Amino acid sequence: MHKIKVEDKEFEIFLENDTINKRIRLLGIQMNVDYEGKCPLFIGVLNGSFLFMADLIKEITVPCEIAFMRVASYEGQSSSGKVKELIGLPENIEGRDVIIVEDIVDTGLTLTHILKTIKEKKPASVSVSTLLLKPSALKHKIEDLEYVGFEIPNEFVVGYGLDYNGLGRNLNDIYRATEI
Ligand SMILES: O=P(O)(O)OC[C@H]1O[C@H](OP(=O)(O)OP(=O)(O)O)[C@H](O)[C@@H]1O
Ligand code: HPA
Repeated sequence: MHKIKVEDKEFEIFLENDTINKRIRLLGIQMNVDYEGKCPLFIGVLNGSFLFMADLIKEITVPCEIAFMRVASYEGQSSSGKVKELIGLPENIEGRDVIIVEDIVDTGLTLTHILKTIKEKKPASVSVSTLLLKPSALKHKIEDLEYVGFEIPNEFVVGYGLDYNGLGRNLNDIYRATEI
């Protein structure tokens, strides 16, 4: 088993880049069908979503726009329970078909906050695309989760944009912690 160390923690290979990219291609096809004749606004949630957004957007063939926002709730491996908005929403949301792009939905706290602030700006529609979803970790009920790359167990993961204490975002594949 391919193992790596990020800071003080050991991780093992979980999802290889090829597997990730194949799944992203399928998500793109699904979005191209669903948004035919529209011009969706993709809003990436920084920092974690930057690689997913880059690979996903290359699969999109309908006209589209991209923006980013930045919130933070994690310290090390656990959610602080509070969402800090560090870069706010783009201005031009009213009447748009918005697709939120996340790397992971874990407790659902971050997304609940983002969905609330986006809906206040009266978009025509909102859907969510997340590369990873931990169904058994969800503490907030989330609707609008249309495009899920992989449902994964409640284990800490790193790589492909996801970090552990700021490290590991540059890894090409996704790894899971070998111990709690
Ligand atoms: O469902 P939740 O429990 O809220 O967790 C999901 C959020 O946690 C991570 O962000 P983080 O706050 O670590 O910021 P980052 O994207 O800069 O790593 C991730 O990118 C999601 O936005
Ligand atoms: O499992 C995770 N890994 C990295 N960042 C995260 N943010 C929420 N859950 C995770």
